[in-house]
Amino acid sequence: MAEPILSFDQVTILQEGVPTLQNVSFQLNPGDFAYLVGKSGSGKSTLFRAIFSELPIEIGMASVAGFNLNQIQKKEVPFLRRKLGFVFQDFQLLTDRNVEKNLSFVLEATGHTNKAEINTKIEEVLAKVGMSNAIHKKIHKLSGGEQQRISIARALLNNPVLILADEPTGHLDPEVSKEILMLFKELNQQGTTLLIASHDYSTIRQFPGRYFKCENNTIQEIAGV
Ligand SMILES: Nc1ncnc2c1ncn2[C@@H]1O[C@H](COP(=O)(O)OP(=O)(O)OP(=O)(O)O)[C@@H](O)[C@H]1O
Repeated sequence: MAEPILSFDQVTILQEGVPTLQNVSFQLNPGDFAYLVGKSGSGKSTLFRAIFSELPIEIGMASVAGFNLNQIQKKEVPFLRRKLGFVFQDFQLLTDRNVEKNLSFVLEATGHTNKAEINTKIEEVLAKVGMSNAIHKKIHKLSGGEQQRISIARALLNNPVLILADEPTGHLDPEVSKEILMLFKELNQQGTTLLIASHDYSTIRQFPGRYFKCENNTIQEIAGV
């Protein structure tokens, strides 16, 4: 069996000295398609912040993408984050720039300088999300669903070992939400591992995966939602 991409073993996460999540133990394996569900305030964002090392792990053992979160140095954190892809509810794109600029910006910020390579990479990720024709369009001219596709393309740029999506359909109507989940499934079938925080149960039920529930200050794997 391949090494897990994420492994939490009896982890407690403190925020301002108060345990927000306690005794969390779970693993994600390469190729998993996993959901994180739970009410607002149950700790989904807290878990994500721990995964990308914004919150320290002081109790229990945790590793993500080959980094030991108990011992990670501040200077290593950007390298951990480069192995992760992030997708947000509100897309977090540069709305007054075009698609190409939104994507080249990320590659340039992570040390890519070869223009031909940058272009190839951009074409590749846009093809994956079905948005090749939008390369020169300004973000604010795109629909919500199209903007979310661009944000997924951005998340794919550095070939992440894990995509973390935080309420990715929160601002989308049911039909478009379904299309976004369908895209996630396709990417998963091509080998991408995903952890999707969502309370959009009617959509996620149509695209089954593993389910982890945040409840009572901890996280448990459940059979379905
Ligand atoms: N900076 C902080 N300091 C102390 N407690 C915090 C902090 N941020 C969040 N919390 C608490 O941690 C708990 C979990 O919050 P979290 O934001 O992780 O929930 P969530 O499931 O992501 O909710 P939502 O879906 O509304 O974002 C809440 O009780 C919240 O009040």
